[in-house]
Amino acid sequence: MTGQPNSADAVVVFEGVGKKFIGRTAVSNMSFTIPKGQIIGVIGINGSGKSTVLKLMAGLQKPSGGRVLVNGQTANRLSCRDVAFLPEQDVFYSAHTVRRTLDFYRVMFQDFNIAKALSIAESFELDLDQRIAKLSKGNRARLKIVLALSRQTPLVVMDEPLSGLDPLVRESIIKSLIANVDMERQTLVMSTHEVGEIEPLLDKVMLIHEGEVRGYEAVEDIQSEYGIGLVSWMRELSGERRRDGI
Ligand SMILES: Nc1ncnc2c1ncn2[C@@H]1O[C@H](COP(=O)(O)OP(=O)(O)OP(=O)(O)O)[C@@H](O)[C@H]1O
Repeated sequence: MTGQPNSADAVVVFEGVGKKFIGRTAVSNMSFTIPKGQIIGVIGINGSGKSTVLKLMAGLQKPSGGRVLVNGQTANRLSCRDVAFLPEQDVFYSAHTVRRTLDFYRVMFQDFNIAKALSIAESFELDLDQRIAKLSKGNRARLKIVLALSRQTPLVVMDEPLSGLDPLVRESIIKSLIANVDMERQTLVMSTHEVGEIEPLLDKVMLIHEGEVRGYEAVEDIQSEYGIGLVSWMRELSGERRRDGI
């Protein structure tokens, strides 16, 4: 059940959005809205279109058709003022220290809250004087979370923040999300394959399959109406019972 476009409470609106790459349609005819003040999970098997949807939402990719609105404005490169985007890949300068990376963000983004960044970094036990090149994969992932959560934007978009991390790092990141997203003012949209682990965190979940929204529901409704968890719901709707990669 996709949400209807143009809701006044929406921070994101997709109206008939498509995205084609050469020889491939990644997203076709998507229409949905994302309400303010919620945590939304975007799930789906590898290559289903999740990253493309998130990049369209962050204004980092241009739709081939339809339109994407963020806070009522057409999403484009300037949307970084309203959207904190955590990319799947690292985008750090490896010679910088953690402290210099935080400083760089403070200069880049007026809304960057350095006190909050230092506080979250401390809770993650990140060494501020450590060079990025020497950080473990888990600590690089934690640093990305620090950078995204310290921005005071209405929309925070995270592309697979838990990807390839051990369970303890995943747990610390999930706790940090709960503690540091300002639900009065912010909406968090995150894609993940760790469907079972993030289920308790989510208000709504969107299932993308073959570039289409196959399901978009309140997690509570999936549990109460269908009596199943997210992993089963995803398998049911994507017809992927026998495939891995979920
Ligand atoms: N820049 C690009 N050029 C060409 N094809 C692309 C590009 N970006 C994505 N695609 C294709 O679009 C489809 C959707 O890709 P996307 O990265 O959005 O999927 P995903 O659900 O995020 O995958 P994963 O879970 O593996 O990260 C894939 O078939 C992918 O190969």
